Amino acid sequence: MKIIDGRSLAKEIKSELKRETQKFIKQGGKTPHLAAVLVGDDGASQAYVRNKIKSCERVGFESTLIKKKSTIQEDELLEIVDGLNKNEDIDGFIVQLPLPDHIDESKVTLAIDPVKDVDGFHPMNLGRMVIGLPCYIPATPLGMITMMERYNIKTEGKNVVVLGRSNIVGTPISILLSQKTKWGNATVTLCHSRTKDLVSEVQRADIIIAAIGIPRFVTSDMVKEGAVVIDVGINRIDAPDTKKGYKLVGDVDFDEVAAKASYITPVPGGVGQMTVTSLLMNTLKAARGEIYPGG
Ligand SMILES: Nc1nc(=O)c2c([nH]1)NC[C@@H]1CN(c3ccc(C(=O)N[C@@H](CCC(=O)O)C(=O)O)cc3)C=[N+]21
Repeated sequence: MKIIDGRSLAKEIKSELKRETQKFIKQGGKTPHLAAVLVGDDGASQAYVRNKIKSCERVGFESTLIKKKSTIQEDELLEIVDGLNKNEDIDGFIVQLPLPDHIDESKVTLAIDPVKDVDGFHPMNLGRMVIGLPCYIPATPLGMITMMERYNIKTEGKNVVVLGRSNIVGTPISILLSQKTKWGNATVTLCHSRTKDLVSEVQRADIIIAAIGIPRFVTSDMVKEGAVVIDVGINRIDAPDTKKGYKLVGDVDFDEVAAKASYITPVPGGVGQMTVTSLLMNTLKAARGEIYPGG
């Protein structure tokens, strides 16, 4: 069994990005600039956004954090989005999800200029992804693909089982892995709450992608000997004996599944780290005008 070390891979990719960024600036390019909008004071969202901003500094990007109270009205948030769309100094931006209940997330997502949508959540980018046009690939799926590429994990002809059908993880990763590309050509089964015999679906998998948001859902009896296990879940569970009072666990019962898997990603230090580097990759692409030349 091999642990996929997201932290060291992320470090490696960040130093590559730093070099590429310096080269781009030397050639007369502008310093890439990412903005993040954070609404409310959810602890997990704050931690993720903090990681994103800190990582920008590491690779030599500019970053702007816009923090708003959870009582912000939808129209005020839409005005912020509009301002970022028009701000020529900002190459890309994200509005951290989830948003408070009184704000329509899809309305906000649709308001983001696809050219600056480094999250890849806008239907323009998702649609372009589906038909194989240049686009921003959502950060978490891009992170998983990068991870598998760098660890030389082949997907061609493999049975992949994805658990969870969210717009930002399960659905896009299942499309990407089925495509006729160097990271695709897999046979993908997308499982969800209405799947009939989920356990036997997972048991057939050469590659398992767990993205359902249920702590330690995938247990060793569900895993075929030698399977590759990618854990997207980040769940905070109570741990009164720790300083923070909680600990992070994935959607996979790591200790028991690790014994059966050929490769497994830890939580933390796995996919989450790669999500951040993918966002930086997309931001550099935005600054270079690689996806939408001439924007
Ligand atoms: N508009 C938008 N874009 C996103 O990309 C987005 C989002 N909303 N909402 C929530 C999810 C989740 N997400 C993560 C980012 C970093 C870590 C990360 O850095 N994880 C660390 C641990 C973080 C910790 O200590 O809490 C790790 O796994 O090692 C995790 C998860 C981005 N998301």
